[in-house]
Amino acid sequence: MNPSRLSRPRSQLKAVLLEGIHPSAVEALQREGYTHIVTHPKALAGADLLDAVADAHFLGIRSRTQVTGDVLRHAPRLTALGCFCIGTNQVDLKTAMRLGIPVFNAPFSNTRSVAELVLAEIIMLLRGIPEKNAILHRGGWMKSAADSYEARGKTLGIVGYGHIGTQIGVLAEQLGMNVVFRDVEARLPLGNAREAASLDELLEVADVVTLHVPETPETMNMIGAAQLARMKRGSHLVNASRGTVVDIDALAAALESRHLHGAAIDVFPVEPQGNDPVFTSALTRFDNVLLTPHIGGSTSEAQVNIGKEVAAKLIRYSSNGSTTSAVNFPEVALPQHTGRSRLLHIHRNVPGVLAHVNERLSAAGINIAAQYLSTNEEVGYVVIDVDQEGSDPALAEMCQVPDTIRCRILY
Ligand SMILES: NC(=O)C1=CN([C@@H]2O[C@H](COP(=O)(O)OP(=O)(O)OC[C@H]3O[C@@H](n4cnc5c(N)ncnc54)[C@H](O)[C@@H]3O)[C@@H](O)[C@H]2O)C=CC1
Ligand SMILES: O=C(O)C(=O)COP(=O)(O)O
Repeated sequence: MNPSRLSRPRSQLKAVLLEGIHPSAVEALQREGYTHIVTHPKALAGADLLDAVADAHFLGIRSRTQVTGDVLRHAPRLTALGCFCIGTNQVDLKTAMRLGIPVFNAPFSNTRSVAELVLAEIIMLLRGIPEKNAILHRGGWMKSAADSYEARGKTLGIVGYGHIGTQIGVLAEQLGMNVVFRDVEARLPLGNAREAASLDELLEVADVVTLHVPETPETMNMIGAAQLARMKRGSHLVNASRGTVVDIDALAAALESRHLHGAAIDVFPVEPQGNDPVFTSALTRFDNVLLTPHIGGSTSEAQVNIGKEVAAKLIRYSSNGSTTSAVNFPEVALPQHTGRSRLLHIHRNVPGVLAHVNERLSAAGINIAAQYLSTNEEVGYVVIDVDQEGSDPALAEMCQVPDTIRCRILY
């Protein structure tokens, strides 16, 4: 590896920000001297994405850009990847780790936005507003109290009781709803919320079921025909998590038979990408389904904060080496290195690498002022502070160590 490829002054490091990431990210990067920034309003895919990452040191995406192993292997200079959102399922995190690329996200900044949208949808669905609205747009006048209910006293079932699910539970209780939840982890019930004994029990008691789980192999189609059949007749389903969590054809069948009285769906198994904006779904034919184009987290407040938060994480890693809150990487929180040079060494976690690094530096007469190490089962991350005059020879030595994935010097 040629170490100089990864060791550049900030102004020469290129950041590529896709999917209309908020300008707050650009401002934060520029303030810290990262002035070489290319932005794009949409997601990229295929050859366009490969072109965009070919010489990028930082890549910023939201939920749409699919960063596969192949894309990562086409990005030899990529130093860190920022997901300016919560979900990281669109990234091949393991390959990124193996290539020495930490991935950061914004785990909290848009959660309130999703919670507010879902709360509004629960009220709209219980009143049958989507259908009444659609009929009125066509000149009809559906003034009726049939199948129209207050939220007060109804039961909300929350599947995935994490940052979003818990906030929805608290807000729903303010409306007088009873809250039951289900999670794979033990979670502290907030307010009067109650943990259901099983997903089946939750589905059987809830008037509205709302999903807030991540996309994982376990959550794939977790709401299919069998689960929909368990839901109460006349109940509603809300999904603002990931499109793969619900079997859309099964949902369409449950709506067709009027077993479910409505649904609000923000995320879809296939969402239009980049230059392919045509949306099709088996759900578009139902007046009683609220469809939104994956905008659960799309508020000004959330996007400003996400821009700042993820940019700060990229800057911190690039300028200081800290990997705190990386989702795929050994975490190290580092102090400032004023007056010293800091070297980063990412390696495969096999026995003897650290000893080898230290032996080489010692043999070259380079004094180590401070050293920090964190590992996971596959990758080790060593950060070494040396006196400034020793930095170039130290980098050259470290890059020779077998099982090195990346090494670079911070400016
Ligand atoms: N529609 C939109 O614009 C947005 C969608 N999201 C989606 O919402 C998801 C949830 O977000 P947060 O609440 O912030 O995440 P979180 O990580 O705080 O909570 C997720 C919860 O789901 C639980 N869980 C995981 N697998 C489960 C399973 N098989 N069964 C039951 N529970 C399970 C976890 O233990 C955790 O408590 C994100 O992963 C993302 O995919 C997030 C933000 C915006
Ligand atoms: O934060 C998330 O996981 C989301 O789904 C929001 O995605 P977006 O930034 O709106 O593409």
